[in-house]
This record gives sequence, C-alpha cells and structure tokens, in this order.
Amino acid sequence: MLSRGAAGWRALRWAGRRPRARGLHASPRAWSAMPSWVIDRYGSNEVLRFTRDMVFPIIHFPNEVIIRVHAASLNPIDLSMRSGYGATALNMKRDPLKLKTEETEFPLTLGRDVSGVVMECGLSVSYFKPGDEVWAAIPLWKQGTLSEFVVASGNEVSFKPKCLSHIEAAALPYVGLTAWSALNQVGGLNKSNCSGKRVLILGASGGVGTFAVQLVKAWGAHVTAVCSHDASTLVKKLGADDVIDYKSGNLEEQLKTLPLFDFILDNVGGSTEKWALDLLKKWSGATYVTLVTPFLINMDKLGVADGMLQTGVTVGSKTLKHLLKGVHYRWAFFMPSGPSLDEIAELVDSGKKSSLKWTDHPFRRVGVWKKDRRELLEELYYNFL
Ligand SMILES: NC(=O)C1=CN([C@@H]2O[C@H](COP(=O)(O)OP(=O)(O)OC[C@H]3O[C@@H](n4cnc5c(N)ncnc54)[C@H](OP(=O)(O)O)[C@@H]3O)[C@@H](O)[C@H]2O)C=CC1
Repeated sequence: MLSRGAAGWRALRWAGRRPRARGLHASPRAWSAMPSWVIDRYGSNEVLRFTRDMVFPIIHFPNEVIIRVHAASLNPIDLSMRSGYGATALNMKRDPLKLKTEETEFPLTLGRDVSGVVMECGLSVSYFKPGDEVWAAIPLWKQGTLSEFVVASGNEVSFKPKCLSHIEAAALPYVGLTAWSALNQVGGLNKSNCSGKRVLILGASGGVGTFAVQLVKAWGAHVTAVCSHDASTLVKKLGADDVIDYKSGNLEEQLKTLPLFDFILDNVGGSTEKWALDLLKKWSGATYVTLVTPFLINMDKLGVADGMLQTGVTVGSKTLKHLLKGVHYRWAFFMPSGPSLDEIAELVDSGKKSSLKWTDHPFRRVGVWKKDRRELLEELYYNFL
C-alpha cells in the first residue's frame, strides 16, 4: 500500500510502517464552516477579508489529509499572489479543462506554510493518522493555510521536527523546499559532493538564503554570502565563511577579487544574472541556479500557451549560450515534497547536536523587518485579536 499516494521509492519503503488511519477521532465535519483569511479580488492589503464562513475542506482523493493549522507563515509569494501574480497558471492548474466556467478562484486563501495536526486521512493514507504533528508547504494552486484547516496530499506532508514548536516549524517548509529544490534537485548538490566546493549565495539574508547557507554549510561547502550589512552577523552565525555587503560599493567588483565559484544560488535576479555567471569556474561542471524566473509572469502577460512558449525559448537559449561558455545555467522552483521535508526534518532535529542552529532565524522571515510583509502580518494579527 502506498502511503503518499503515487509517491515513489520512499513511499514504498514506508509501506506498512503505520496502521491504516481512516477513522476520525474528531471529525472536522462536525463543523460546516471555518475561520479563514481570504481575498475576493486582487490588490493590496485592503482586499484581505477575515471570515468565519469559509467552506470546510473535504477530501477529494484517497491520498489526501486534512490538517488542523496550528501555525502558518508568510512568504513573498503570498504578497505577490494577493496582487494577482500567477493567476493565469494557477487557474489553469485548478480547472485545467475549464469546466467550471461560472466559478472563479475566489474566495482565495493565501499562505503556503503549515504546521499542525492531522485531523482526517483519505482511504489510501497509511503513513499518517489523525493526531500526528505534521508540517507541509501547500502547492500554489491549492487553497492556502491562513485558515483553520487545510487539505494536502499525503506526499506533500511530513512529520514536524520534534525540536521545533509549531510556530517555529511553520516558518520553514516553503523556503526549505525551495532551497532544497534549487540546491539539490536542480543544482545536484548533496552531502557527499559538497566538500571543498565554493558556493556563492546571493540574497543570503532572506528566507530561502538563510536556509540555503545552513544547508550547503552542513554539506561541507565553503560559503560566500551576499546580503546587507544589517544581516551580516546573522548570516555569519548561520555558517557563512565570507559575507559581502552588497550595499557597500560595487558588488560585482568585490566578488571578482575572490577565487572563482563552483556553484551560485541567485535569490535576487534582475541585472545580477548579467555578470554573476562570469564568477563561475569554466569547463568544470560549475552551475548557476536562479530562483527569480519570468515563468508565471510570462503566462500572466501572454496567456498559457504563448507564455510557456516564451519561457521555453528564453530558458533554452540562455542554457545553450552559457553551456558554450563552459558553465551550466538553470532555473529552479519551489516543489512541494513530503519526502524532502522528511530529510529537512532530520537535519533540523540533528541540528540541535551540531553547529547548525536552525531555530536562530525562523521568525526573521515572518515579516519582522520587511515592511511589506510586516504590514500584511500586522493586518492579519490585529484583526485576529
Ligand atoms: N522560483 C520559485 O519557485 C521561488 C522563487 N522565490 C524567489 O526567490 C527570492 C528569494 O525569496 P525569499 O528568500 O523568500 O525572499 P526574501 O524577501 O525573504 O529575501 C530576499 C533577500 O534578498 C536580499 N537582497 C535584496 N536585494 C539584494 C541584492 N541586490 N543583493 C543581495 N541581496 C539582496 C534582501 O537582503 P537584505 O535584507 O540583506 O537587504 C532579502 O533578505 C525571491 O525573489 C522570491 O520571489 C522564492 C521562492 C520560490
């Protein structure tokens, strides 16, 4: 019996490790509506609406679970989605055959991260049971986590790290999985091939960056981090070997004085891409991975087909151009994955005993000093009180 729906080898390895869990000990269906933060149109913070009447999520597929949300957090993507970013692609994924012509995505619940407790399991879920403490990052096309309950596929969910509270845990899945996807799945880095590698992380003080610094450091790489002076102490504490302040002079010139890199993770994008690839070692398998791509913007601007075509042409031509210069160029995306979260949870729990300090930074990304996220957070917080 597969425990995470159609998940692969890992699911098979887990088979039978837990009793089948179908019965509810506290069926959420006892309620018909739940409190949520929703938007009914795109815009700025004034479009946020708190309601106690959001329809209760139901299990549509046997591999799904309903999670009672104990904590959720905010990422830049939530602000972008509030403003309409990705609406074209998200609607296509939500309703691929355009059957529900009269329906829209509204009311839409934002929020990708969740830490909470399993309330109900679909018939094929055997790895989780009601009452399990779990964490997850929910894909963009599903209803989000700023709600009392959220539904997720079993293969998107993982057991929460034991050493973190729900509030701490909710700060990690989206950025953790994004960093994991960029570094490991797209970039090919792992604990057995990082030793001695020189890794440059641009935008090291953000949610993805702080996670990425710790991950590649834990895997044995030499880490050069780029962030503002304000964040340099934090980033050093997380393990960066060198920290460069992008606000103190020309960044490109500062980085050119350093030895070449084996790997660059770009969390900043824009003009950075024009010069950053020159900092890589040539003809040695060195790789540049960027998380800032025009994929969803192209679809919003050009529609699904033309947007995808434009994206394919752009990424294809850039990849080829840089390959001819002796370096690899890649785009990476957030990918929901319970198995990857399991690996992250292991690292988080083991971090208690090593030099890793995973709990140092989670609150940073919940908008503590980023003005836009802080305003959204305050809006949510004060309206809950
Ligand atoms: N493709 C995908 O699926 C995903 C893409 N992303 C993208 O990745 C990027 C990072 O996300 P996230 O970490 O959550 O965002 P954050 O806003 O948390 O962090 C971004 C960081 O970049 C730093 N920064 C800004 N300008 C520069 C610069 N010129 N040079 C170096 N650092 C700079 C800021 O640092 P400081 O405070 O020190 O100024 C800030 O902390 C975002 O652009 C996001 O859209 C994220 C998730 C998924």
